[in-house]
Amino acid sequence: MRIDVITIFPEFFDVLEVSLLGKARGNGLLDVRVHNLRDFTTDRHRTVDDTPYGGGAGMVMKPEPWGLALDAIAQEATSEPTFVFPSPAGERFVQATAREWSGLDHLVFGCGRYEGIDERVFTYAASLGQVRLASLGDYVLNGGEVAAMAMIEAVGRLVPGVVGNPESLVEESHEDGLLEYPSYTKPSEWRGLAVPDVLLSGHHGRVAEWRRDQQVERTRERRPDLLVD
Ligand SMILES: Nc1cc(-c2cccs2)n[nH]1
Repeated sequence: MRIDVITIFPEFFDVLEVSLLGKARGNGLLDVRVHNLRDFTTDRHRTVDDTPYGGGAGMVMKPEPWGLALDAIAQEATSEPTFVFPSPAGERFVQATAREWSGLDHLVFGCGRYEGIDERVFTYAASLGQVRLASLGDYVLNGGEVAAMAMIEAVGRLVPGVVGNPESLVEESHEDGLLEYPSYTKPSEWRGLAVPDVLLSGHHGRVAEWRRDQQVERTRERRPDLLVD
């Protein structure tokens, strides 16, 4: 999978060099390219924003640099990209979204700052590929970079071969619509706290039943919204 990121803070994504995704980049599973939006400006001050038409506080990101950045990426794309713009006004990004996107060939993340990006950028992007405005949750960040990083990690780890043991991707929170069960490891007793006996029983059927019960109980307690049909 190829992933492009357009941002005015390219160094923010240096962290993708390390960790799991760094290894996936090294072995060619993920091709991540970060672009500085200011490299697509044409004025001496490398201006990326201006005051909003219609008035109001804050600044809006100018369309021209975005247009040049999107064109540069689209021109060298080998398949139709999906453009993702993190936004508090976007569709909810959930595990199903991550799974859907992990099957795509080319994702381009456009990270907005300030009060947002000129709306015509999204219209123009739609002439180059699929466009998705995606929200991490109902809260406002200062920019799209944190959201893009989270989405890149959630999607990247699902790309076949990125995670060593694909089995570990199955029993995760939200994969089966429920929160994951509690986990324990040695020692069997720690600071007076014991591991549930069933997990020491060696009875796989009972362990599976206990884990499922824990998932349902935790989901009912913490995320009843996930249980409605
Ligand atoms: N979920 C979410 C996304 C965002 C932003 C994206 C770009 C600027 S602010 N805030 N909250």
